[in-house]
Amino acid sequence: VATWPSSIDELEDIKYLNDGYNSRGFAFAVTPCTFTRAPGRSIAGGFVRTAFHDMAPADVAAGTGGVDGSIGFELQGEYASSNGGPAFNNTITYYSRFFNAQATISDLIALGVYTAVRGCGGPIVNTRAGRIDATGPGALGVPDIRDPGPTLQGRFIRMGLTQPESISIVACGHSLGGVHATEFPAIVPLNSTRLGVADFDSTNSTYDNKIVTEYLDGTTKNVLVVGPDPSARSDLHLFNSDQNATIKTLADPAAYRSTCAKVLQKMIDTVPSQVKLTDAIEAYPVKPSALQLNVLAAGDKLSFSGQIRVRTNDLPKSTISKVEIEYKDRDGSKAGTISTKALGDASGFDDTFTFYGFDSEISAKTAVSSFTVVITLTSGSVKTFDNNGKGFPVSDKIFSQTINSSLSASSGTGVQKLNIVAAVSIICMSFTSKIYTDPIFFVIQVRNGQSPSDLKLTLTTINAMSYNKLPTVSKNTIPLVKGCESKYYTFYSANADAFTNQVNGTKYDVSFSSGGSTFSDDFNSINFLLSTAKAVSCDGGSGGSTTSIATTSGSKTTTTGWGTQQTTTTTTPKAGSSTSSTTEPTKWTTTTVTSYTTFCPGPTTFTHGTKTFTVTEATTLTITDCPCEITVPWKPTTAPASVSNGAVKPATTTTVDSPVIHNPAPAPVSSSPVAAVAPPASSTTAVSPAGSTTKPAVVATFTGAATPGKRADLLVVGVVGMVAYLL
Ligand code: HEM
Repeated sequence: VATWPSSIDELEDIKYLNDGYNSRGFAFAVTPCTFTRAPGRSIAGGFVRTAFHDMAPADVAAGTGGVDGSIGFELQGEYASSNGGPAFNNTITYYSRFFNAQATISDLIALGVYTAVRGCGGPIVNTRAGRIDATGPGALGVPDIRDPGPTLQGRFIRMGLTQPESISIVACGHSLGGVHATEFPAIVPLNSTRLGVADFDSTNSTYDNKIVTEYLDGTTKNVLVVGPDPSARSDLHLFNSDQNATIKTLADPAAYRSTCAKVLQKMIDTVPSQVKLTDAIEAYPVKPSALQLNVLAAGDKLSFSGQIRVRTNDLPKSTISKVEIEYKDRDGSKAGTISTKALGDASGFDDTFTFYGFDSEISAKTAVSSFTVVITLTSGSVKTFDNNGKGFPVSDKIFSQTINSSLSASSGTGVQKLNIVAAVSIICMSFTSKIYTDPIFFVIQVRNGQSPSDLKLTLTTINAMSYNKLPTVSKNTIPLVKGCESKYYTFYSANADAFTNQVNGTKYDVSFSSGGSTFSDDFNSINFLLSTAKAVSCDGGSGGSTTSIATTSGSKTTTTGWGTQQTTTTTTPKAGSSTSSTTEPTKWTTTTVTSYTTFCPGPTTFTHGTKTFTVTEATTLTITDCPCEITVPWKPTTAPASVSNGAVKPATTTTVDSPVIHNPAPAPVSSSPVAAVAPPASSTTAVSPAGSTTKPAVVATFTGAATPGKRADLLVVGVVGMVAYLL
């Protein structure tokens, strides 16, 4: 079974959640198998035939064609004679309701074969994922009922099928449905049948081998065997092409089922050579869903909620006494146990599930990195599910803050306002430092790549399919704008317009890059968002970018937040000051603090002089050897529109960009600078890009944990002064 999360997750849900709680309903159209959209039009038959006609033009030797959804572009013009009738468009239209960036039409075509065959009582056809949808029509090449024998055989060889496989695949396909008078009046005369269709066998809505046994015992009414036009008897020509040797082997029902499972899988696994299919989609024994973190008001806590789907085939619900989550904090240390309660049951063709829900509060400081699911049985025995040894990961570095995100109600204009708030874990910067002596003077600089960059909201919308055209997805990227800081998280937000007719399929991701990696919270639905959301709460922020500072030049204000005690003055910068590389800001605010605290949410290393310090887990760093001055550029500005709704701060207050911390003393007196010294105070060029959320780094006292042995080193680092450049 796959390790969660994986690229199969969406398809796995669609495949297995047929009925009940959280059901996806994909099998609805073939449940029961007799379901028809119009009299005589087998939906299940349409699913299976669509897959064959999509695959049939494949040229396996050339690596082209196969199940790629190109059938969606092959309903007109030169393709119309091969792909006539309503079944193809109806099938793809049905699949398009399940289509999204993680469920391509071509993968749904493959899944449709499993669903139709199993839904009609046939064997399980393994399905894999990873198919890529075509963007236009492919080659011609579907076999025709009037193809001469060698032509027919040539086509199957091109598809990569041996003679026995070609015979089997037709016998396995023609168990369902039949031939329609409207499309084939020459072999099924109009009004010659009750529903306008000549069924292939006497059980056209049951997936069984009657197609074979009736052929062999001479009772068949299959018009492709005994129809009025001898030149249009393709089933007969194929079946007896090896003197009925292969078809006779399929008279045994078990042999029929196992052969069909194999050959139908071969059909749907025929894909263009550039496609890499996943392993077979199998039901997870335990699968998380709807995991959600939210920073709560005071900033100290995160709400952590979600659902755990337990497959109850081997673990009947009645034998389960409790399902618990044992989670680890951001450093991977065991942090606590969360209880769940049963929410509801779901089922697939062969599988049963129960969903267990949880909603808890955890520390925002130490957060969560992964969990295992512990199931206690009524017998007292305990089973732990650890996701193939990896634990179920939870990304706490960035997540959609859904309690503050919104999608305005549909207003009839066709457009709804979307506001997404993302919470980004404050990242302890890694920095280099240079010691001068007499006085000791640190130059601290954010190391490139260590601070979050490329913060963005990615909206994936679905462009609806039309006749002879597949649906597609469009991705739209919107920068996330920095809002305020909570204690351990910085809020960002972005606004977008969502078209009402696209709301259902629209998914969004929030992401950032840092240190060469990308962190994201993906594939969230917008249609579950509140129409009006609560404002974000920035209580508990430790002195971040939107700290409100008095704006009167020269005024002195005592505030809290930066340190235990502070005075703030606002001055106009001198010419040649550190704003040289930017046009803004026009003023500086200097705050004197008696201590400075920052939080490192995860492991990092930094060098101080010749010493390297290693932070191994979430740690609060505090500079105690102050007074220290923190200088921040400031400019009056409006809060980002997306959070101005009373959320972050009033529009008229001051937004303070990232701070510069420096020693109140003038430039270092000492000599002996080393070559790799960080830039002096007059330059801001070698700093992290605007929009960085990295908080000021400080060399300080650990109040959390560091590598044993290193901690002592760190404790003796007295911070007399420092310069940090942060934009
Ligand atoms: C020599 C190859 C084949 C030929 C010439 C052929 C021909 C046909 C024809 C003429 C129909 C009637 C379509 C209609 O009237 O709507 C039909 C139906 C069907 N075919 Fe084939 N077929 C071939 C192979 C296959 C294969 C390999 C499969 C699947 C594995 C398949 C699955 C079906 C199904 C399920 C139907 C019923 C569709 C319905 O009831 O709407 N066929 N086929």
